[in-house]
Amino acid sequence: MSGMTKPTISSLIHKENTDSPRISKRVGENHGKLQSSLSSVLQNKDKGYLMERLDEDIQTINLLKSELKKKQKEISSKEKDLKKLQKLIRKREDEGEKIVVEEPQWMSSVNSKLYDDIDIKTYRQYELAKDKVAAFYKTQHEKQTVEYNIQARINFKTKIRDRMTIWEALEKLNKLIDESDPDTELSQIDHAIQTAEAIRRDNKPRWFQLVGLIHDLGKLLYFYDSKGQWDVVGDTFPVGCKFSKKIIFYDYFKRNPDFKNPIYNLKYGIYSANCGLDNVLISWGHDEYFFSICKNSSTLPPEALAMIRYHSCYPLHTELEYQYLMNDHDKQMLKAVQAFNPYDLYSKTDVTYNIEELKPYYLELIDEFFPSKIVDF
Ligand SMILES: O[C@H]1[C@H](O)[C@@H](O)[C@H](O)[C@@H](O)[C@H]1O
Ligand SMILES: [Fe+2]
Repeated sequence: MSGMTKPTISSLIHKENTDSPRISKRVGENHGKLQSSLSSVLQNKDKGYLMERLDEDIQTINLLKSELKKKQKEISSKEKDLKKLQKLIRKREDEGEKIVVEEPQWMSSVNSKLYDDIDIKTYRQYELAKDKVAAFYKTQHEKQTVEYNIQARINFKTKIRDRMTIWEALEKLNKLIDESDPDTELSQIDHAIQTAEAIRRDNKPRWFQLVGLIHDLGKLLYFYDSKGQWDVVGDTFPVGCKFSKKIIFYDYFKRNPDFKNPIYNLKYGIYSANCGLDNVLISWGHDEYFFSICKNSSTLPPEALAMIRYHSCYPLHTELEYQYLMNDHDKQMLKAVQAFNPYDLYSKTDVTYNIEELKPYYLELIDEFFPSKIVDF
């Protein structure tokens, strides 16, 4: 310690004065370094942040891309479904059109020989008909009431009137001349054969030919429970609802007790919209009676049964009235009835046939559809 001298204040001030530029230089140097390293730190921090953002954005883009792909896939599968559906609809439409266009051959009247030698304008001319025709409808329209129709159906169901073959029934019917018919004075067997032969000549199915032969067999009712011809023959019509003005001799309904009935006189009367003809009382007569017999005893198809049941209902099949009571099945069956009607009506000419000659053909035909041969009438 002896060698060391204690610095004096003045020496210290001197030292200070001589050191200070160096120190301040060094401080300056360090400050610069610090600044550049700080800015580089800051720069790096920005970069990191930006990189992070970039990374996040890339991830979002990738997510969106994969969602887009998913949606595109969904769209293309939906497009495929739509195409399939459109194809199906087109196919169904084509089929639908075919159904409308393609009616069974037996329904078509193309090339029918029926109209060859007749003038259709001369048929059903009621204004020119004999007095007995008008007298018939006067009674029929007065007496066909709802009450009578219910009773007639009960009577029918509660007994069997006769048992015989179809051919025997045709022979029995031969004695009847129909008072309601303005178009023929021939016997019923002649009319039966005329109708059947006209259908046969047009190459219609065998069941159709048989309908021609038997459709009026219900007129046998005249020999059993009838009250006259008025509840056997003539055009038929619904009872229990408003009578259509298109029914022949409409004015005679004014004498019918149902005419002023507050319910029977309504459009729907005791029925409801499209309730189906099975639920409608059509005036009692040979149609309804023989339909019930054929339903029980024959193997005839529904179209044949409809032809028998409604062939006299001109308000339905020719005037197209009462459509609002019919269901879809009735409308389908109506086409069959309409196909039959011209054979029934326009075969009424003066041409008669040799019945004995034709008998074997028709006996075979009857056996085909009435398997038990003896029928309950
Ligand atoms: O089906 C017919 C038709 O309704 C005639 O108009 C009638 O007079 C006959 O009696 C009947 O069998
Ligand atoms: Fe008839």
